[in-house]
Amino acid sequence: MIYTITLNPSIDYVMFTSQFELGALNRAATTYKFAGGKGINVSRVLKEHKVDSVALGFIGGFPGEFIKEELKKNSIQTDFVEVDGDTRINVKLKGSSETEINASGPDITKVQEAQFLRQLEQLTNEDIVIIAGSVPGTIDPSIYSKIAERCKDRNIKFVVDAEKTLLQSVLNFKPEFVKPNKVELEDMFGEKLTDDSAIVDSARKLMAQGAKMVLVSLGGDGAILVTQSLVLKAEVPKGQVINTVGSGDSTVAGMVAGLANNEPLEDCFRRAIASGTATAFTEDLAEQHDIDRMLEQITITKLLEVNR
Ligand SMILES: Nc1ncnc2c1ncn2[C@@H]1O[C@H](COP(=O)(O)OP(=O)(O)O)[C@@H](O)[C@H]1O
Ligand SMILES: O=P(O)(O)OC[C@H]1O[C@](O)(COP(=O)(O)O)[C@@H](O)[C@@H]1O
Repeated sequence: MIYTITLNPSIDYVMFTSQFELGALNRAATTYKFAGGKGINVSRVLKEHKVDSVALGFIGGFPGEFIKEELKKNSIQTDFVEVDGDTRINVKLKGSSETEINASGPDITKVQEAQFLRQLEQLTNEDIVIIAGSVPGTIDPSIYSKIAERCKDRNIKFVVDAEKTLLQSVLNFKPEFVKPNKVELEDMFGEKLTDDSAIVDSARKLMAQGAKMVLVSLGGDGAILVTQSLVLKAEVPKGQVINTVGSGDSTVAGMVAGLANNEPLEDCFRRAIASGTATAFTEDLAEQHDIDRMLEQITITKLLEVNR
């Protein structure tokens, strides 16, 4: 089974306005509420690829009920640890540009944290774990390495999509792949990455620290996948960008779906990028038909192949 871990789920409250002015009264033309948070988005897009998963993490209050209900409607299994506070509501403003305000999340007690970690003891080496997104303020960030350590000890393949320190804390446990975006990669190494070769060099540094593969997402410029023997670049079509929230998570889901179905690596990568771009071109996360249509429009180029 595939398990997605969202320590800090959210309702994503997306507000479309024709214009947005800071410090003024703005009115939204259309609003949406989506069940979000990185791992949850991965579970939702995996479902579009006909891949089942169980969503784990902490959930609470009325936003938590909404999220559970939405996932149930989509036949996505959940096994959340219930907490007393309200799961956060993240605001996504869509004017002429995109602005996001992500909240910090509810308090989690030590008992609840221990309850969550105990759940991981049931997992076996046939499972795949995706750990993604921020950690609620009351949990120590070392929870990421605790999860990764448990996966490594049990020979469980795991994938990580998280910011700087969280990502760095799991590399020595050898994640199957990690998915930084370009800004996160720049942030990690404290330098601007001005061309593909600089991006590949930084990705290789993450591999030297333990990551088996690195998928660097580049927004509208596509993505680069770096493995021990291969560097692939994906280009995406130009289209009307509607809402990029969840694009990165969709990318992770596409890659995991391909890997879980033992597809050739290039096909996994194409599925990943088609999923991310299809999401950028829709209000909510991409649906299967959006992804299928996009698959044909992704161009993959081999930048390097090392024959061993
Ligand atoms: N403006 C865009 N046009 C087309 N595809 C996009 C756009 N923004 C994002 N994507 C797709 O979504 C993927 C992930 O986007 P990115 O912004 O890099 O990740 P994250 O959401 O993690 O910051 C990209 O690799 C690309 O496939
Ligand atoms: O846990 P974080 O880092 O605050 O991110 C949570 C937010 O990221 C999302 O998962 C979207 O992430 P991406 O746009 O990177 O795919 C939203 O659903 C959610 O509001």
